[in-house]
Amino acid sequence: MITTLRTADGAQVQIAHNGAQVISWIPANQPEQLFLSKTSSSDAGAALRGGVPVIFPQFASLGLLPKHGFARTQLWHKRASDHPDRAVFELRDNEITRAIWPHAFWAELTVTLSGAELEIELAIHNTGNTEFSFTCALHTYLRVEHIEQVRVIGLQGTHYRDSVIGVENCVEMDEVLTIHGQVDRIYMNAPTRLDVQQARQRLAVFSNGFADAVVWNPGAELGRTLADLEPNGYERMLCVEAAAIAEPICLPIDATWRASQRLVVQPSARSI
Ligand SMILES: O=P(O)(O)OC[C@H]1O[C@H](O)[C@H](O)[C@@H](O)[C@@H]1O
Repeated sequence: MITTLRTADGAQVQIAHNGAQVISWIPANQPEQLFLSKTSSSDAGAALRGGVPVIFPQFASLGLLPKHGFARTQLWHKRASDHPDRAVFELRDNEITRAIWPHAFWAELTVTLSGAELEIELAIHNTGNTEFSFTCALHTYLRVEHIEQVRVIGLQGTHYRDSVIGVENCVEMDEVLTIHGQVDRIYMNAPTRLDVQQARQRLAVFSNGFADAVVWNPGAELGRTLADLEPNGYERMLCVEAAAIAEPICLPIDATWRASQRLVVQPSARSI
């Protein structure tokens, strides 16, 4: 099932209830901003390759749980919203989640749309009687014209883990990051604003409450091995993810954690 929100000025966002996964975002008078692979798996229990998968309670294989946890493959429940430009989804622990991760929780994903902006907020609440910790991410697949022409600005001086070669504590030297081949990095304590520049637009990626940022592109070789990535799909996508990985979030009983990612598009290279 898919929920579509539209604003009066023509912006549109689509969210699949499976995974509470945003799968399309078309700002007012702008082209589609999110990548969604044409060969995504439609199998029940599989996440779509693209949009914004919600990663919880474990990022990647950095822990004992299945890769990227379970939130992206669970069916979320859409709540009634008091705002036409906002959709709210929730997921509570159930038999499947407890078999993987023995904690009682409630997760809420709020998607808010306005003319040139999309905001996605993830909230996690501990409803159990022991504290727990988790890692998580909004695994945003940006759609790009061509990966080799994309410029990511804002990471210079930030420490990162290079997950391709498994090396910790690298430092980003470049003022402008360009992508050539496989890139898989966790930038720790990343700036709250990154800019993704292309010939015809600039996208500002703001994060609030997520300490880390992940930049991922599989490159040609790994891309070919991903059955659900369309041929040469790596050329048309770049993941810029808002994440909490390096310092897992520790949530006491009855506490709530919230963090968000906000995307703002501008047609030219003007600053926002
Ligand atoms: O193929 P998936 O399970 O969706 O994971 C896709 C990618 O997600 C993140 O960006 C990780 O940093 C990558 O290491 C991983 O390959």
